[in-house]
Amino acid sequence: MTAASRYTYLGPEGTFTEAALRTLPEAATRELVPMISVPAALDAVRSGEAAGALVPIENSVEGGVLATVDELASGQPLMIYREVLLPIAFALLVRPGTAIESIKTVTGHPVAQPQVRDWLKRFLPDAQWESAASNADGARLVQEGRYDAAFAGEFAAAIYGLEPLVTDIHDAHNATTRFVLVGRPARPAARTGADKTSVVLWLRADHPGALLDVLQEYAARGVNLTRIESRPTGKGIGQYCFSVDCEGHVSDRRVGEALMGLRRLCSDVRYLGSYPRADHVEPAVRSGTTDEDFLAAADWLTRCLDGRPDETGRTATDR
Ligand SMILES: O=C(O)C(=O)Cc1ccccc1
Repeated sequence: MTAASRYTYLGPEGTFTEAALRTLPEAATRELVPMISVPAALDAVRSGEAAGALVPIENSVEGGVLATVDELASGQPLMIYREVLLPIAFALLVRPGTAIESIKTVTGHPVAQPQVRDWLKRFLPDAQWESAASNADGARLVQEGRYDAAFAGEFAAAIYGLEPLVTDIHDAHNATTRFVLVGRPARPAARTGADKTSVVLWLRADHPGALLDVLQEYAARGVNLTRIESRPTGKGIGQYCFSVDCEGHVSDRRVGEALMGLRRLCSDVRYLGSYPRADHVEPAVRSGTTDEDFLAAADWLTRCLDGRPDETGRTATDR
């Protein structure tokens, strides 16, 4: 297979990321290549060795997966084309024959730890936690004898010759992780009517109400946010950028106008793409913010300039 048909993912084999990737129909015709880290998976796309990469970006317990959020905000630009939601339940994987009383060390991806914290406190209060590069990597390290147990998907047990000692572990009910399929910049995914748009924003200068200014651009156009994260820019204490997801597609007028407002307001805006929502939820579009409303307003302005503002003030919603 060629680079054009290759997708990388946070590996090694047996991660939740791989399970999420395999839910995409196109994965069946791709060469799926596990990588050791999120930056490695994304760099393979940047260098042209792969056409896409699936990486975790957010979970319902702790919010953003910062390695991914930061990686998309820096370096050679990339874009998101798809998202995948996967309900997450962990299994405690051990070498065959291990008794729970003998477990002294446990491992897993750092994002897994807050999802099993209560369980650990209750059943393995004295076990020491060490982070692994991914949940499957933790399973691999247990196979090698480096740790006694790993939190991973139950499906990873067979791959690493382990057995699931306990299954269905999740502190929070309905714990879900969101993954994104990332590629090199090109035209955004087609609008479906149930889409999301992601950007990274750098403010011109820190000032009172800077975040309010950003929010205002969305709020004034009736655009709902689904995630907002402030991340240090690395340029000094107190210097932050914002990583923001909102409902809607860049081709929806209200979203396009909000992005133009942000472009005027901010020193830099990185457009990370518009893509179909995995849950297919369509936005509730507030009256006065439909495409027709924006077009009618632009039309009215043209008529004002032409000296014939005959339908002044009436929007498509009013008619
Ligand atoms: O994909 C994996 O297995 C990972 O290590 C990332 C992760 C961590 C926690 C929940 C879902 C995905």
